[in-house]
Amino acid sequence: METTLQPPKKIIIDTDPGIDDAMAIFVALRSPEVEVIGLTTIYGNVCTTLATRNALHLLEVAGRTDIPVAEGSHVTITKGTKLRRADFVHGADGLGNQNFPPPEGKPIEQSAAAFLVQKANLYPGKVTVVALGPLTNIALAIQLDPAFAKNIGQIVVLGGAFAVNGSVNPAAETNIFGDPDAADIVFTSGADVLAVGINVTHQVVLTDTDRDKLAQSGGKFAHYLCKILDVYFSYHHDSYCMRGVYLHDPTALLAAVNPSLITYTEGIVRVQTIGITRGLTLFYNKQKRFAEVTEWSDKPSVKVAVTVDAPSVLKLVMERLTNS
Ligand SMILES: O=c1[nH]cnc2c1ncn2[C@@H]1O[C@H](CO)[C@@H](O)[C@H]1O
Repeated sequence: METTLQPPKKIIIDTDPGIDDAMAIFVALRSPEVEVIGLTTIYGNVCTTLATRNALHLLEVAGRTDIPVAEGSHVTITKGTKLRRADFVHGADGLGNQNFPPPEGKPIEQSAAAFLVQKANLYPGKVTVVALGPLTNIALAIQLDPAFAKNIGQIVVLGGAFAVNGSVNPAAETNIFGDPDAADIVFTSGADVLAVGINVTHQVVLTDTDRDKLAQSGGKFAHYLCKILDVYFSYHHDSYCMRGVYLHDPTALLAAVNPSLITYTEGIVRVQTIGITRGLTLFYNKQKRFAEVTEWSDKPSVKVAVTVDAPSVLKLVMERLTNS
């Protein structure tokens, strides 16, 4: 990756750790191009309380307890409490059923949404949010501060299934399905949004051979991740018949670190919030001018990732985790 003389990009990772979240957080902490100024937590792979616990735990493993953790919402933007968990993907504890001891640290008093608003105001245009779970906290920040969408530098969303099947069901990708109303608020907010969907992240696979290399590397993060990766490998084997795992979260993180790893197109994204296609992300490429006003008319455009340099992403993940 090119070295630049610019100061590192400030990023906040909104996360539901999560095995691939743990990978993304570790890669971020080993990326000189970015400075992680906080983690905010959200339900998704686990409940929000467990996500906070895991975020604090991962920072303790990394020796980075200087980074604040702000706890996010326990309910969806419409106050929904029937949240879908994914213990079959990440283990009941979210980190491969390893029964790690509880963290010593505590989250800060501020809520995730308040933290996001404060940092966006403090460094206008300079903060990138990498959103790795359902988008409730980001939507709450938009509602809390009408200037948030303009003040935040970029929101990189790991989510959506653009012109491919979903991961929860044929229509919906997991994170968008987690809070479709929040996702629609974020996509139509006018912020600089880059969506990295599973149409892209499914191209980036860590194989069992790569896992063996991580195990043999002696890197601290690599060693930790090899302990928790088993559950994630089993899930991919059972669900997709593959001997490898998709690197969803690390791919989105690296797209934020180095945008030249992906290509994207621009258009308007709306999210279906009801019915059997709840959580569907529908991209309008603006090629046709419709005769009638539609639900996409006059909405701001967002960026949607189309291709990824998968070998480079995998190489960076491996390098940064083995040199840790
Ligand atoms: O089948 C699934 N159910 C729940 N979560 C999943 C599933 N497959 C992947 N992920 C998780 O959802 C995010 C990307 O869509 C990733 O965080 C991934 O670990």
